[in-house]
Amino acid sequence: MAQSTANGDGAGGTRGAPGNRDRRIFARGLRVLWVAMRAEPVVFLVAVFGASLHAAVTVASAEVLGRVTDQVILPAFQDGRTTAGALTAAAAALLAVGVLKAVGLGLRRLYAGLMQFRMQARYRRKVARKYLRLPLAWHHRHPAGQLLSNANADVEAAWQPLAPLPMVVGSLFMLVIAAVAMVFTDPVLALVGFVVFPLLFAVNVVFQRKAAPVATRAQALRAEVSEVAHESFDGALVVKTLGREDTETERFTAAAHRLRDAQIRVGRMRGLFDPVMEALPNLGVLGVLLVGAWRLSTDAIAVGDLVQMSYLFTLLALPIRSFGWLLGDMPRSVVGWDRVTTVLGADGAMEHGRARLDGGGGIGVSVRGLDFSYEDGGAARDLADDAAQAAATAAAAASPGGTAAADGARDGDRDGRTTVLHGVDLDIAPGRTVAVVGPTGSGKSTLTTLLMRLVDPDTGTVAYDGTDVRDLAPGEIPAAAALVPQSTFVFEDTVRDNVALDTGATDAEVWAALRLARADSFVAALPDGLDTALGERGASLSGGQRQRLALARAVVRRPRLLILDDATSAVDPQVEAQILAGLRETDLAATVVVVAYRRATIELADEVVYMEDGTVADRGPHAELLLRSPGYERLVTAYERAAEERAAAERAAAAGAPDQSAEGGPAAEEEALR
Ligand SMILES: Nc1ncnc2c1ncn2[C@@H]1O[C@H](COP(=O)(O)OP(=O)(O)OP(=O)(O)O)[C@@H](O)[C@H]1O
Repeated sequence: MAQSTANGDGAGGTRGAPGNRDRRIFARGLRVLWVAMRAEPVVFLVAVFGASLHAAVTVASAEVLGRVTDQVILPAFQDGRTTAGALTAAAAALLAVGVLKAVGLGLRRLYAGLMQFRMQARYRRKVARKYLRLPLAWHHRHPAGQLLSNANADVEAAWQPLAPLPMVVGSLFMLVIAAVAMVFTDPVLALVGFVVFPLLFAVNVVFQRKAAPVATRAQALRAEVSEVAHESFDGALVVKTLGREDTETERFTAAAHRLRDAQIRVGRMRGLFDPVMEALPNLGVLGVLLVGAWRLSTDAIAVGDLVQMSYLFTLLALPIRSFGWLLGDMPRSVVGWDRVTTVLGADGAMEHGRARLDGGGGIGVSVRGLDFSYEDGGAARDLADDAAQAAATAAAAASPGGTAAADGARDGDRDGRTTVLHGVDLDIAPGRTVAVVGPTGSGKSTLTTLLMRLVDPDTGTVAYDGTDVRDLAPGEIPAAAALVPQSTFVFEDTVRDNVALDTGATDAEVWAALRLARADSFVAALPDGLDTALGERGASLSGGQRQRLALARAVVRRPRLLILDDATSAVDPQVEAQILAGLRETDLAATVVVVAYRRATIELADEVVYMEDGTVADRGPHAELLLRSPGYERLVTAYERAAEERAAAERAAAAGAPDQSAEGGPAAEEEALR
């Protein structure tokens, strides 16, 4: 179920007094910013130059306005005289100030954005590259939602402070020159500034401290809402079939209400804070005017000085707020950065050797003393699998002994891990076709991932042609072996690219693979043949068509070892048998390991490996196992009965009789067995 990613929940677990904690976060936030400054020094310096130019010209604009008041406007009012030269000079000065301010602002905004988005892109690439390098065992421990949030929300949060950073640097510069300008203009009026600006700053800090946790919570809740929505849409089939529409709607409503309340709290705080921040500089201006009027009456300052000072007050309010933006972004940035660096620093990448696989034809596989355990509380399962799991669980609960079978391979907890394969030994001669058969949860899929070296065993070895797979050079296994998993994935691309991927296979080779996978006729019937674009996850195809496409994708690589993990379950039994028979007849001569559930498929194999509770309970030709292994006999007979019942139900449905399968009879029984 959806879990709140709580993106950047405040201090991210930092303990201690609030003051210390804030200082620590600030120091760590600065270190994160330093990483970006080192990575993009030129872009950062241009942004800071723009910000400083804007800052200097802003202060200068107040000076220019003061002088224009004294030298052009006042004489015009007092004596009614003004010269064209003075007016032109005033206009030119104001124009120059305006243009320079615009240039500074443009440079600052452009380059701050450039820095922020470049850093985001760089770290998204790094994280995505790392994901692809990390082994499946690591992915088992990290749910997809978390990976998405690391690559997206966390990267964005980490670099969020880069947006206000140049402005903050420019504002610091502006404050210093403004303070100097004020003191030089009139030290007494400057005192008003020294009261008002620190006050503005303090209000800002107080607001950020109070608002940051509320805003962070709203951010986490936003992630929660999208996760709940994503889960409901993705699991639409489960939601509808189990009649969970109302429950899901309630779950979504509750999350949406939590988000609404958090947003309202943020809004309320802003509602209080914004007027205060608006009012303070204006009160400052009022103070300046009051004190200034007195200073004017004593001839201590000129009218221009007063105009300059009050203008400075209104100008400085916004830059001071930029400190608040930076401080407000820092806690989230630190948390985002921690999460991103945790991914980047994750180890567990598989070690490889240098050995190569020579020769052609099928690979001989030998497995010795294989033990494998999963970490408890591993990754959230794929929703498609969950759908099957939910149906199977419901059916298993209804069938005596079903639950026991489902938990077959599990071996109580051991150091937070559950052993699912124990001492598996297996020899598969080159070019042989072996069917792996066993009750649900007996470890068949796990075995296939070990055969492909998607994970490494706790103990024991898997060897290809006598070479331990851990000694093989990187890329050797994908070049020699192909796995077609239970749930197929279709890219949002053309049929050709979905099959060929990056193999550079010619159209003729793609067609040959499609023929072997019995996918050629449906592809030929598609509007644009190989060029037909397939929708997201191949939504425009049926389950069986998707599976055949995935099979063609494996076959086009001409693997020497082909592993099919229930890869043709959605394909018609006759077609499945044709595919397997075809695979045996081609010049591929591949070794084929097929996790099978149908008797017709099992019978096509040279040999059957029967698994129970994570071990190889028996192995041999199908006919022999039927005679000597009661568990095997029961399972295969049950498969057969379920298949027959389903065929009968289909025939009845075709003849217009009521659909029994709707009651969950044969279909549910088959699910229970699987
Ligand atoms: N990623 C995982 N994390 C934790 N446990 C897992 C994981 N994948 C599988 N398991 C557990 O390992 C055991 C063996 O699962 P596996 O999928 O290998 O069985 P199977 O024989 O292929 O089952 P099925 O026929 O239902 O596909 C099961 O108890 C399962 O719950």
